[in-house]
Amino acid sequence: MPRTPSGPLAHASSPTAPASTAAFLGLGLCLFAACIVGILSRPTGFLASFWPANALMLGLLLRLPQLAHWKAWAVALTAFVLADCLTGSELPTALWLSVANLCGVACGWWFLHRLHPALLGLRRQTSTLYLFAGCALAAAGSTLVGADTGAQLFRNSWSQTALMWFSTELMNFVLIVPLILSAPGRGQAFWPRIASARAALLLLLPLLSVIAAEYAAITLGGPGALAFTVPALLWCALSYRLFTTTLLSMLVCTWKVASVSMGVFDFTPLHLEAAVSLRLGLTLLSLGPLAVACSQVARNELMRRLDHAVNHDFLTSTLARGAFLSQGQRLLERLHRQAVPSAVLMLDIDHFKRVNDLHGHPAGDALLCALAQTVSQVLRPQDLLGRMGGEEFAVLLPGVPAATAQQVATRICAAVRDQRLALPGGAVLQATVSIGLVLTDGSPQTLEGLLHAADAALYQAKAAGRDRWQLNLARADLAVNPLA
Ligand SMILES: Nc1nc2c(ncn2[C@@H]2O[C@H](COP(=O)(O)OP(=O)(O)OP(=O)(O)O)[C@@H](O)[C@H]2O)c(=O)[nH]1
Repeated sequence: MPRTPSGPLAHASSPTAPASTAAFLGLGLCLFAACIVGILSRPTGFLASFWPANALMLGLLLRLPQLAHWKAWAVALTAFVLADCLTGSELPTALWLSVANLCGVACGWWFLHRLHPALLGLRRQTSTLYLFAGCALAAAGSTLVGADTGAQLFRNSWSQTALMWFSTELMNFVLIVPLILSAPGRGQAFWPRIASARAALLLLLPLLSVIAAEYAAITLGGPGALAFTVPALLWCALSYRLFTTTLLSMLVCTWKVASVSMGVFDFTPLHLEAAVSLRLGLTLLSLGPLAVACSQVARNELMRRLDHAVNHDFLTSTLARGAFLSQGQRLLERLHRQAVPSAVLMLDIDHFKRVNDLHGHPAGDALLCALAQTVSQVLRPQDLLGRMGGEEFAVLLPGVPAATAQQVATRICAAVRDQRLALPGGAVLQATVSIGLVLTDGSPQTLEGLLHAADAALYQAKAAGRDRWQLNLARADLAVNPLA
């Protein structure tokens, strides 16, 4: 690991603006605290059995790319050396160990930071494999640079020190980096919304099964008991968020390593190679639930995209005809049960054929998108907007009295009239829209019937000169203070 920022740090000067000085200082403080935790876990005469600082730094650099700057490496080196020196290490030793640690972080960062964001964000089925490769590279990088110092310091053979160093580092990276990568961001909820006590109990079951499996493992004992929690963790991976699964995996794995060394299990590794093997085995076992959790995330994302593709118009992203009809009908039935009034609008762009003929089909498509955007800006989140075909859109306004529905129709006409669409060739499009409006008083109606009535009113609006709305006269008794 070079002392000055070069190699991987050249990539750190990424297009994203570097973080503030306060952020680098915060990073330094976090790393210093993590080093102290690691040093406290260091048995006399040997390497630390838990060293979270390297994995913490790698995770933060990957999660917050604006931290990937030479300042971060300088701050980290200072924090690592300071923590070692303040706890009794000599400066040359502290420097060598710190450089070895940062060399491992640099190797992992070099490999992982160039992955596709979805792959790195654990949203692909193969994410676990790539993450494991990056963690193994990071562990190997720091082992190669640091094992010699460890061997000299603690008077163990190079191979024994390297094995211990590698297994500890791999465990730290594999358990901590996914935790940081999957941590909920700003505005994202930590816990799922729980609708009822029964739902809460169902949600607790996978967690309870982890505790039960751990109890069975301690009771039965033996080396095989170390894998008893795997099915329960797989259940957690299928039931919980990715972050919860990574957190549980980390806790279970850390507990197992600690419980073996505390003698909770009747299985005790007799020599260093057995201890290394145990640590590597536990680390690799935790990859199973992580892989399942990543597959769940990938599957859910795919389902969301599929659902969007099926239910939304590919051009304007408004509801597709079928989705508008089914969602609208369900909404109408609910409104009917509550005896709440509502309104249906049928919109049609005026002389749209001319736009296609004069400016071409792509300009027509752009106008359709712009219109959908303009109309949705006038609507409330609970209103439904769907494209019924061609240049025809429909709107369902739930829970609005007649006067409000007429105001909305007026606002849509004005917003479309005021909208200007600049075309790539320099021309500017201005469009108008005609609207047919039908009101319901909450009595039973089918959406198809209301759309038919709105369509009839739309024809009248077109015939009356366009750029206006027309109330369906069959239901005009419901209107108050018509504004047309
Ligand atoms: N660009 C584009 N054009 C479409 C799309 N779907 C339908 N159209 C065109 O929309 C035009 C509709 O024309 P008409 O039904 O004659 O209506 P209009 O010209 O708007 O006239 P009025 O409705 O009477 O004001 C046709 O030229 C269709 O080809 C689409 O997805 N993209």
